[in-house]
Amino acid sequence: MMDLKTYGYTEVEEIPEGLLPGRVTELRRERFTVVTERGEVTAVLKGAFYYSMETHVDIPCVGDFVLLHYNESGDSLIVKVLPRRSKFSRADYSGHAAGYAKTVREQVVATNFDYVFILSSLNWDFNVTRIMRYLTQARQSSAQPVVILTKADLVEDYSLPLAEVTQSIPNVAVHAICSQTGLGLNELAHYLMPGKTVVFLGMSGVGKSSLLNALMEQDVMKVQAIREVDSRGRHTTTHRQLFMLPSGTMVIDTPGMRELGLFDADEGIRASFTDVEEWFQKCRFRDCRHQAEPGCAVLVALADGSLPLERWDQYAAQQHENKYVQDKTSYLIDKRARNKMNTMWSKQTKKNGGWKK
Ligand SMILES: Nc1nc2c(ncn2[C@@H]2O[C@H](COP(=O)(O)OP(=O)(O)OP(=O)(O)O)[C@@H](O)[C@H]2O)c(=O)[nH]1
Ligand SMILES: [Zn+2]
Repeated sequence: MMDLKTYGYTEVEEIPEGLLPGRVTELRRERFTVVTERGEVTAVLKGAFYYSMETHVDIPCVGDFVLLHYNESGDSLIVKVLPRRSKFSRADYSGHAAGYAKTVREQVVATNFDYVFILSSLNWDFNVTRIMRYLTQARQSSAQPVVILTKADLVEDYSLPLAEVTQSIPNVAVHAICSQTGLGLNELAHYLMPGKTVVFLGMSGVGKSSLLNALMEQDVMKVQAIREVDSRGRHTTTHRQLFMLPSGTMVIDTPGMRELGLFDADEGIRASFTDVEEWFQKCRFRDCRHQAEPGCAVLVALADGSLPLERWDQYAAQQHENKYVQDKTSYLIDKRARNKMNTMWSKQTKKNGGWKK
């Protein structure tokens, strides 16, 4: 029997008689792959899940610990999602009419990870503000952020950018690596402990797959496409989303993680910029916009240098980004609704034999 602790499971509540705990490693449409003490099983959601939920928040996702009714000869039945110790969400635009723009659903894409590796490449488009934006998201997830500067082989001297990042985010560990030569990978051993789970955040092309392959000591991205014979003898194409490294550490890599935008980042921004927001309480007006208002504490602090201009700029950039994402969200929802209307129109028109001239 496999011990689920190797998958990071810690018993948080007593398991009711007849139920088996497991961890979701893969999600495809409505079907889940779950590792349990009795091995890997496929599972579906108990019907009650669909009726009792208004949001997608409680639908299990990759990384979740769940309780299921084990079924030897077919799909097991997931009856409960256990409490999550960390999570990443993104906005889900599906199923909304224009009038409901404010109720964009939160879709959880990964859970129960210990570290967020924020990847940023050293050679290309190196940008501290972007790293800080990801840091905001990482802090919101409740896991510990670690900054990883990739492709160290492509720059002559990475000590400068390394110092720049370290200075901007004093309490976060920063490492420079190269997935191809293995440089710096030993520094990551500290995080890659058995039973721990890691997620990677970063722009497309920064080297997430390359790092995963290097840590797996094989090309999982290729391995993924190989056809395997499953326990019941049918051929399936495996498409894993939770990888077990040789070190016993797990890496979650879901499509959702790759598309992650800011979702309700207000809270995360607050956590990253308490030093900036502290000044707001000292402004004379409660609705001060910190632009030209009399008695604005921010302007005074900027003028005498107690609030560094750089820091203020970073704050403003993140607020701007967050607002942009929110605006974009309502734009996209409007667009979806418009498209739907258009489709309905054209169907109707076809049914009526086209427009009469
Ligand atoms: N020189 C060098 N190239 C690297 C390194 N890591 C990744 N690359 C290259 O960068 C490109 C992108 O790497 P990927 O690992 O596919 O990046 P990714 O973040 O997974 O990208 P997406 O799948 O689009 O999210 C590839 O051509 C890699 O060979 C590195 O350490 N050094
Ligand atoms: Zn002010």
